[in-house]
Amino acid sequence: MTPTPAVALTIAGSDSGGGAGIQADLVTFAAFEVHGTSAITAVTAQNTVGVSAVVTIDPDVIEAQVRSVTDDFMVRATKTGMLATAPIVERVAALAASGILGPLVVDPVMVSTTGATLLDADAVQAVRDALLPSAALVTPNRAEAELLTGIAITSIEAQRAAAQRLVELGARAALVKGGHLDGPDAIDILFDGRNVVELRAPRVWTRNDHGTGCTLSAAICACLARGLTLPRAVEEAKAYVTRGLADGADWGLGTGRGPFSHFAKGRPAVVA
Ligand SMILES: Nc1ncnc2c1ncn2[C@@H]1O[C@H](COP(=O)(O)OP(=O)(O)OP(=O)(O)O)[C@@H](O)[C@H]1O
Ligand SMILES: Cc1ncc(CO)c(N)n1
Repeated sequence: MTPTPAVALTIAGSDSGGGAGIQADLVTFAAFEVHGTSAITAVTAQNTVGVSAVVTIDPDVIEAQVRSVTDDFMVRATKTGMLATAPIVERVAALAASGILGPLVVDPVMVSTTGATLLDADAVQAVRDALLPSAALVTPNRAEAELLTGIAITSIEAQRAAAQRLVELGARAALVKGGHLDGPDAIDILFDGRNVVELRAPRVWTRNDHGTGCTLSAAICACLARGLTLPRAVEEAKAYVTRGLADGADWGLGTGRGPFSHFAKGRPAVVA
């Protein structure tokens, strides 16, 4: 019999194409043998080519979803994805500050792989001011790190500077992702307030990268839920993403930026 799993919560948007958002998060939680719960912030009509419609959920309904989960389950860790609007960011930040979410991984989703806006312009400041101070980790990609810090990310040194700035802004740790930089390796920089760790993996040449960011933050959240330290959680998550990208590199799902593979053989080597 499988022992009772740890519980993780994702507060994020729905991607009808199943490659990113809530769908990617729940599949990733399952891959790490963590029970996944969810609070949906927005519904997107989305596929591998683009986003054709977005409806945001009332903050009261988002809070009700979160409280239904936290009132009944012991949530060990939470991640946020698409938060869409400033009022939603502020509501989630208040819930996080109240201490009911456990360690919080903030994936500051702003734009989809296909270029659609997933966070209102006036909500960026709310992420910076209200949400970062509750984040155990914030995981921006290149563009998100630039918007949050004002630092142009053109090198590893700039990634380090941005990670340090994000910690100054209140996050306990920052992972500045390098998927959108050039070079033979995909290099992410982790700064936990003391140490800088460089995570490096060979760049996979594929169009199927839809959902890598969501998957990475969900995998980190799952590992934290299982009791891993932050550096180990990030290491395991990065390995999961690299393996999935390679596994699905030749997939032909959709005609655009295809979904990431969660079907790579071999279980994630996670033991708390
Ligand atoms: N082609 C690639 N090969 C290997 N690793 C990659 C590749 N692209 C992205 N990654 C890794 O995937 C993770 C997500 O990084 P990325 O910078 O693409 O985030 P993102 O833009 O938020 O993702 P998304 O495309 O889902 O929005 C990081 O660990 C990054 O290094
Ligand atoms: C719902 C949703 N969340 C996050 C992303 C980021 O990839 C996306 N494309 N869609």
